[in-house]
Amino acid sequence: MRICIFGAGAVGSHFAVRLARAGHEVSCVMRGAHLDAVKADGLTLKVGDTAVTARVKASADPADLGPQDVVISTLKATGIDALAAGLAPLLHGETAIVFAQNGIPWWYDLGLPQQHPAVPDLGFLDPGGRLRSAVPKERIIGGVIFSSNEVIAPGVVANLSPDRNRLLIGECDDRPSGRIAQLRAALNDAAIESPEVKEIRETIWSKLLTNMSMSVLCLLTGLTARGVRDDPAMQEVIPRLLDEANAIATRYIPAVKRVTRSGPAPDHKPSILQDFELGRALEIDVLVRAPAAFARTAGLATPMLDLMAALAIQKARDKELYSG
Ligand SMILES: NC(=O)C1=CN([C@@H]2O[C@H](COP(=O)(O)OP(=O)(O)OC[C@H]3O[C@@H](n4cnc5c(N)ncnc54)[C@H](OP(=O)(O)O)[C@@H]3O)[C@@H](O)[C@H]2O)C=CC1
Ligand SMILES: CC(C)(CO)C(=O)C(=O)O
Repeated sequence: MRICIFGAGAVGSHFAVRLARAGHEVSCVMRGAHLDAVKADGLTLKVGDTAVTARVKASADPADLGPQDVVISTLKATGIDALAAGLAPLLHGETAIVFAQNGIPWWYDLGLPQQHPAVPDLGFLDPGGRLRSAVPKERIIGGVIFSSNEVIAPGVVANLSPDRNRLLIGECDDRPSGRIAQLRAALNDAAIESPEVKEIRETIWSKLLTNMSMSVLCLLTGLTARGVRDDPAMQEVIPRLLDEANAIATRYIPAVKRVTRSGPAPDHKPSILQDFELGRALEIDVLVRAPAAFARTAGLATPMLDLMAALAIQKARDKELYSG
């Protein structure tokens, strides 16, 4: 397949190497020193002590890459606008676009199944409606990532979760489709697990439960997930946060499953904390503001999450990493 990874940073570079090594024609939209290094030396994936390199076509300009069978956006939600601007040259009549990201995606209300309760106005996730204009509903595939990665040097990505690398995908209206079956098979063959998904919004919320509670706590404390979990002062806080998050999710998707991990929590910093430390815009809208909007629409009181949201927003604004 011709697969373009749009915004190949931490997650996208990892997926690009695996898909290229599985034989797909992979290209990457990337920029800066990372792009220069990939052009010179290829894209390297490190897992523990092993490193593998793939040669991929890479450019900051999508027009250099040509039409694709699938575009996988691994842009941060804060930079998703770049996709609206750069998408056209990557498309042919059947090109599908996977939006792989954390949090509530901009397209959440498109293809909404009948049984799903009414959702809040999510216009703030797509200011000016640019994505809505650029991406017809028929092209949209939802994507949820379970995989921890970090770009550790230009051209080099480290995968920090060797036992858990997943990209779950589903049509925005949950219909079974040939293209989902084909892409899922390609991902599985490339050692990116992609089990079947019945309701893409169930998968979105089940991942979001962790991000809107644990990741935000990590942001506020500066600790890794393990640091937060092992802190005696947090023992009573974490279950209460998760209960509030779960109350929102189950109001919209009654069958939502909490993702529970066995063993110790991962000892690395979630991407929102990495972003804060690196002075990059924070995904506050999709991880904090959108779930709060769902809570208000459902008439739910979520005092712990509200306090965390206020503190996270203040922290982000202080460093000029959030302007919403
Ligand atoms: N990192 C992780 O382990 C995990 C991340 N996620 C989620 O996955 C999504 C992607 O995260 P992550 O991979 O960490 O993000 P990154 O910031 O590492 O990757 C996005 C990449 O896109 C590049 N980019 C942005 N705009 C453009 C543009 N106009 N042209 C070319 N390149 C561009 C960025 O470059 P630049 O750096 O120059 O801005 C960056 O390299 C997020 O929603 C995140 O929450 C989910 C699970 C784990
Ligand atoms: C769950 C977690 C923390 C995995 O790394 C994540 O989604 C992130 O880093 O944003």
